[in-house]
Amino acid sequence: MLESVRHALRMFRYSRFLLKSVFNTFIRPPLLVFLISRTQILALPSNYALSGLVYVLSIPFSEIVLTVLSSRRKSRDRKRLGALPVPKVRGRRLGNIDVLSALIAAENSEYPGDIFLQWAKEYGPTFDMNILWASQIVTVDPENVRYVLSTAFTSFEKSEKLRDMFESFWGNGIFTTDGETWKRHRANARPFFAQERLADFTPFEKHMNKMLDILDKLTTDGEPCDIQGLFARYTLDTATEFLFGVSTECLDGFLEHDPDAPYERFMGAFNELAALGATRIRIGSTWPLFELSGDKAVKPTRIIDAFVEPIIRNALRQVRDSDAMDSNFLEHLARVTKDSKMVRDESLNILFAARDTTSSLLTSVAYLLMENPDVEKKMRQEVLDICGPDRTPSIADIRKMKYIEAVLDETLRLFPPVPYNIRRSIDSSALPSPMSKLGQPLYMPPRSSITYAPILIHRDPAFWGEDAHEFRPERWQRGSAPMSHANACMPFNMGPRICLGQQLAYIQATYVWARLLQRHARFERAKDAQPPESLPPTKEWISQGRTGRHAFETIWPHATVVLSVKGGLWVRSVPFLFHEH
Ligand code: HEM
Repeated sequence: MLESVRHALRMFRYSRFLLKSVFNTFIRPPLLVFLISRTQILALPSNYALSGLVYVLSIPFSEIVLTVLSSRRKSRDRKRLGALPVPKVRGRRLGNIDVLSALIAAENSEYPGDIFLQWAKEYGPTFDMNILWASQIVTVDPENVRYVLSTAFTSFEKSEKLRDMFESFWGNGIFTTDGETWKRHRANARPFFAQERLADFTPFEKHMNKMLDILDKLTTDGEPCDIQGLFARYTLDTATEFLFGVSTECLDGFLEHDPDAPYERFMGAFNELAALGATRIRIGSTWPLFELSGDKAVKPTRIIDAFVEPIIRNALRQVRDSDAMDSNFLEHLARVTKDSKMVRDESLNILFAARDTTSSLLTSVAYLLMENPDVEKKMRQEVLDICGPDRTPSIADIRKMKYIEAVLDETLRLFPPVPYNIRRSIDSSALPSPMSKLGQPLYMPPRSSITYAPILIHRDPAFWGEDAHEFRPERWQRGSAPMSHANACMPFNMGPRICLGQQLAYIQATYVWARLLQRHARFERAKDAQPPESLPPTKEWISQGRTGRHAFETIWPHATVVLSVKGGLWVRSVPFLFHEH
């Protein structure tokens, strides 16, 4: 009961966006007609049907007047800034509804980014989807991305809208807040990512050994394995160990699935919330309309809280005064604040930022190594040269593994775990837009969204050369940047909100792949186990003249908030016997 009241209040609070637009669009104009008709300025026809018609027509009339006024205001503002309008996508239906439908359909049926690429070709690298007459700008121009994330950082934000989509489960932490609150979160979290801590592999070791044992068993039995699912469990176990000092131990359920085990419930809830976040982002401001029967986050959030709350209470009770390095993020936060809600939100925000991204990187490396066995061989050779077939790599070893670093750079380029991102403008401004052929900056209206697409910028031959779509780690080894534009690579974002876990992600991915390659000679695709509907429609793409990776991609990448492989990545591994080397 209490929960329902809380939910209704929360929905009402969020729905103020919706309520305001419903009031302004459908209620305000007839209300004005009514009030004016009470004065003697306007006399309504005495016929009920005709006066009813006046009330109804006041709605589109007011929309037209407001749109004209707003467009004049923006036009004056645009001229003041010396900018041109962003080219608009010309849909065939009123309000570009068909553009919205195409966008939603593309998520499940197209290669990621194709639809944006098509519009970028037609309208230029920065264009406006103009859905329901609201500016929704998209850019594949790295100079504009730099402007939004760095140069004009304070004119753009994640925004109240994004927070409201996530607040009921991730709360308010570093990932969702803006302004001074975000600065405080960042200042609190940053010291924890110091170099010394990253040198300690204790949180990974136990889970890595478990993962190796699982693979050994599957290899002996000749069984296939969804390595994406395996990495998802490993990264949840290590991230919870690293953040809370207590692991979810999800790997325990990889071989013998017990749906009632606490770790399965935690992982299920976590995955449900990640998917819900992606859906809410896709639906946009109207998401509460799709959850009228109840906030879908409540149940999974309860499961997550049942796991983290006792751990947080314990951490806050046992704050240590010594200067010894904190062994996990909770210990670190507990020294900074006694506010348990803040500790909960902050640690869950970081868990959310860390887990799926790292798992996506590990999975994409697996895929690209299976497609490029020569690279896999070189990578193994580097590991064997530096630490042999048995020794666990130290941080010093990892820093020497330059070829693996190049493999990670190249993987993050082709398959950035965060393929698209979005910001909202606070004020109007002029996007520099050097790639646009219009020769002048483009007008960024206030309170509008701008989406940028690292996955497309990272594969653009204009910055990476004719072989932009090929996997060539060597391009990172030349000793100079492999791209012609300094900002054409942004897997970890850029500017003041650059990823805090970047170093940790590189270290962890190197460590995992070094250990896997010490034990396994080869990973091979288990296409017999891959769900048929998850295979890419390559022939169709070729017949449609699509260029890029379409012709040779053997997985179907799926881009929501984080990039993944449709249907999992099914593999079999061949053990590595050192004496055979
Ligand atoms: C391959 C792995 C990873 C990738 C590609 C990645 C990428 C990103 C990106 C693109 C953002 C910017 C999001 C935005 O502002 O919209 C971000 C933010 C962030 N990441 Fe990562 N991340 C990775 C791993 C990690 C890990 C392992 C951690 C921590 C343990 C982490 C912690 C964070 C935090 C705290 C932020 C928020 C920074 C802020 O807003 O100030 N990330 N990451």
